[in-house]
Amino acid sequence: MTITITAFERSPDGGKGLARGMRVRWALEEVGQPYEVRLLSFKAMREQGHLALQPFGQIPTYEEGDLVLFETGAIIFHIAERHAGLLPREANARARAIMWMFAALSTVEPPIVEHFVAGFVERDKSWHRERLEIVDERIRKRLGELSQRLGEGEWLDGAFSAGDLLMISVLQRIKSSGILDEYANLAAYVARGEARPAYRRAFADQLAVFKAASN
Ligand SMILES: N[C@@H](CCC(=O)N[C@@H](CSCc1ccc([N+](=O)[O-])cc1)C(=O)NCC(=O)O)C(=O)O
Repeated sequence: MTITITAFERSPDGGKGLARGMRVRWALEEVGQPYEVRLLSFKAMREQGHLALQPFGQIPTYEEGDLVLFETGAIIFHIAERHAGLLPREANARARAIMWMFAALSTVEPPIVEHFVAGFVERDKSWHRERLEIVDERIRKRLGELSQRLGEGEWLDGAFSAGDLLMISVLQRIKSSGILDEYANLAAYVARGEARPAYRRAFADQLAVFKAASN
């Protein structure tokens, strides 16, 4: 059955692959599953047709036959459950890879999202700089702990998994701030993920969408 995901018609990240649809593209490329993309404008994301799929008016969504999913982590877990390549078969290793999926989204990503919220909607507040410094220290705490745990490891726990896909995607968003480069092993970890053929195919496809929308 055809897999259809939704993505930004014109991503605000300028084709840098930082929006969450890229994570689903990457996962589908890792497991070798073809997919269609329904591109949505911000207006379309607020219309009933999309809200019926995604009550919060966001992307990505995932449709396959009569299954409709939203929430990037759940979509990637579904893909990893149905197709080999993103979760180990051995039960304990699989459980640890799923643990890292949650760690990426629930422990490492929140302060990084806060950094961008501060940058987008709080820039004109008198306390903006002070709050951003507090948020950035929270990011550094988590990245320091992750850096310590990863050490010289290639991936977080044995073979590349959906946990690495999500963790690398989360870390990519903080690259532009310069904070990621304070942790050499994490910067190298992200670069390893970006060098994967599946990542490069997904990145090229989302960049082509942005370029087409910009013409
Ligand atoms: N928890 C949901 C969150 C989905 C989500 O945040 N979607 C965003 C796009 S990815 C988040 C994002 C947006 C932009 C950039 N960027 O760099 O420009 C990066 C990431 C969205 O639809 N936003 C529109 C809206 O909320 O109205 C999930 O993980 O699927």
